[in-house]
Amino acid sequence: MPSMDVMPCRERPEPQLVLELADQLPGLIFQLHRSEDGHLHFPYLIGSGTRFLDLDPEALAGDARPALERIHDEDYPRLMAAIERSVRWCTPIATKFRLIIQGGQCRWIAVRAQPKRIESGVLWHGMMLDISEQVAEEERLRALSDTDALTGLANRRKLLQRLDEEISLSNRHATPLSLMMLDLDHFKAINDTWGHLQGDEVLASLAEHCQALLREEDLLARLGGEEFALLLPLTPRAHAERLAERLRQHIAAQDYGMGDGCVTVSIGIAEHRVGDTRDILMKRADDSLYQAKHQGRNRVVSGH
Ligand SMILES: Nc1nc2c(ncn2[C@@H]2O[C@H](COP(=O)(O)OP(=O)(O)OP(=O)(O)O)[C@@H](O)[C@H]2O)c(=O)[nH]1
Repeated sequence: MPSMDVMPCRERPEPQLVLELADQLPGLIFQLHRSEDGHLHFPYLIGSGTRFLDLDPEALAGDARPALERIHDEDYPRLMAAIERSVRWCTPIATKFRLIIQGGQCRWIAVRAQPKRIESGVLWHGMMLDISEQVAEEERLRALSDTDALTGLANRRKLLQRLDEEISLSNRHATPLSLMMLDLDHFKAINDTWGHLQGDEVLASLAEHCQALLREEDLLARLGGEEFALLLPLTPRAHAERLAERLRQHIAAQDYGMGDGCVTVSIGIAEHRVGDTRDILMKRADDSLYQAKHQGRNRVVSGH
């Protein structure tokens, strides 16, 4: 006869109220037991989550594996590490993971559980909540805060963040990295002649045209106004120069509703040098752009 602590729910005379309350939870409450040999099982598991997450309390009372096997591969090691930490330091488990449900869909689950040492091992009392809707909303907001509303490109914030990551990779692995600054030529005149709305359309279609020539890992961002930046991981300067020339010609060849050649860009290029900070790399690309403007616009200048 197991102690009352780890007695399966079906053998417990729970008050009706507890069962009704648990049934209103968008998740479940549980006990998780880990014996000294590491075997995990859920002696107690109730709540509406057992139904919509398709968890069978009877089977899981003897063995947690049918549930653990449905945890997303990317989250499994983190969850197991959280359990191990909790065993070792007697600290609560507080993490989230994806559980695969019928049809291969994933649900995000937040778990909080307090451990207690008992004679037969460790026993957690805890709760799991389905937080899929909150996670989707957070992702939507994150995407919004990284995106330029007019063009749908990454914004300056996103570019700076990726630049830091790519510079760190380039420094660590000595891999090439190039940065381009692109600025529309005489854009004020386009706005003045054709109107601000037409100007907006130029910016949006230019973004679309450029994007079509890029690789997935390249990051094109709108820095503001008529200025764009293009981050090119694993790209040495010579390749960036060829791409810049292709972009320049492609942009000048489009019509934009104003006739060919009305919209041109000047492009400055800098290749990352080991030890360059983000600001230095941006400054070097900006200097090249300045020279491209100074030398007459509609051209590419690559810094050495
Ligand atoms: N339509 C539109 N215009 C913008 C936007 N942001 C900035 N601008 C305009 O872009 C123009 C930039 O003008 P300038 O900085 O003088 O540069 P430019 O006329 O392109 O000249 P150069 O860069 O020297 O070739 C200004 O008229 C701004 O009002 C935008 O979101 N939409």
